[in-house]
Amino acid sequence: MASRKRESFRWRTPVEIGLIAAVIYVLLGAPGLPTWIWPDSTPVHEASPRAKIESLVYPSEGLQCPKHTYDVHVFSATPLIIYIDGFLSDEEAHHLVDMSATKWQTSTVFNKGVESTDESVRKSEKALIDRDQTVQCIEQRALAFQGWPAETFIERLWTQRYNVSGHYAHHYDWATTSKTSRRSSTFMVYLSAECTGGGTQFPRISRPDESKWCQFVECDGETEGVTFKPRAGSAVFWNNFDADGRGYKETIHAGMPVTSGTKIGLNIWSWYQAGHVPE
Ligand SMILES: O=C(O)CCC(=O)C(=O)O
Ligand SMILES: [Fe+2]
Repeated sequence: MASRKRESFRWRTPVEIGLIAAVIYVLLGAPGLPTWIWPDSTPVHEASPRAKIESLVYPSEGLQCPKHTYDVHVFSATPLIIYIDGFLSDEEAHHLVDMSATKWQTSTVFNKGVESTDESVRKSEKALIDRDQTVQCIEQRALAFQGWPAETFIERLWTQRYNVSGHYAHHYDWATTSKTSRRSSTFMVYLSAECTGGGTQFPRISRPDESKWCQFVECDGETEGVTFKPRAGSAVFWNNFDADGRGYKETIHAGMPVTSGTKIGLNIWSWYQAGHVPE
């Protein structure tokens, strides 16, 4: 009896121990590994995936632009995410809202490159903005903010208007990347924020502990990840790609439903296009 008990007991082999350790590591969420290694279970929708070359613009030389007065608050180093308080002046924000007034059209989404409307994914209106001096100064400010990256242009600016229940489901602002061409960064600018709800949420980025962030991010309630508050004139800036051109999975984000009032936003996307020459 005693000898049979001894037979059934044996030490685990190193291979078995390795396998058990690997299972525990995966169950713990693979600490230390970058998130892009892991398959993605969040439903993802494509933003406008390809910038058409003719939509790439560059501010004219010799512009006389007002000095900026914004304050930067670095939220994360990798990926680089910065909350920019007062990126636009009140006058600039009002001007963009006024310019949009006659141009609103239903927002669209892309599915495998095909454009359509789908309110379950994106419910808002958008307006293509003419490029007057104020707008070109904003383009210039956006490029200067990033240190005038080489071969990088601004996509023609679009505003978006969200009324009650307006939203934009989780998506990346990029769908394609190549050695020569990609949407390198995003500024999500809030032009008007007379609303409740409507924050910009990043489910894969955790909310900071320091209470100083509560002026810029939602600190009430148990929301997933971090949600930046819409505050007129302010912007959230982030890089979409690392230095090797690999998309950051952490940049998946959503425009949360507006629960009352109206939110008006502005996309400023920078596009890297190797070999392209500004007009
Ligand atoms: O409205 C927002 O907060 C996000 C909008 C957005 O992600 C987009 O337009 O690509
Ligand atoms: Fe987006």
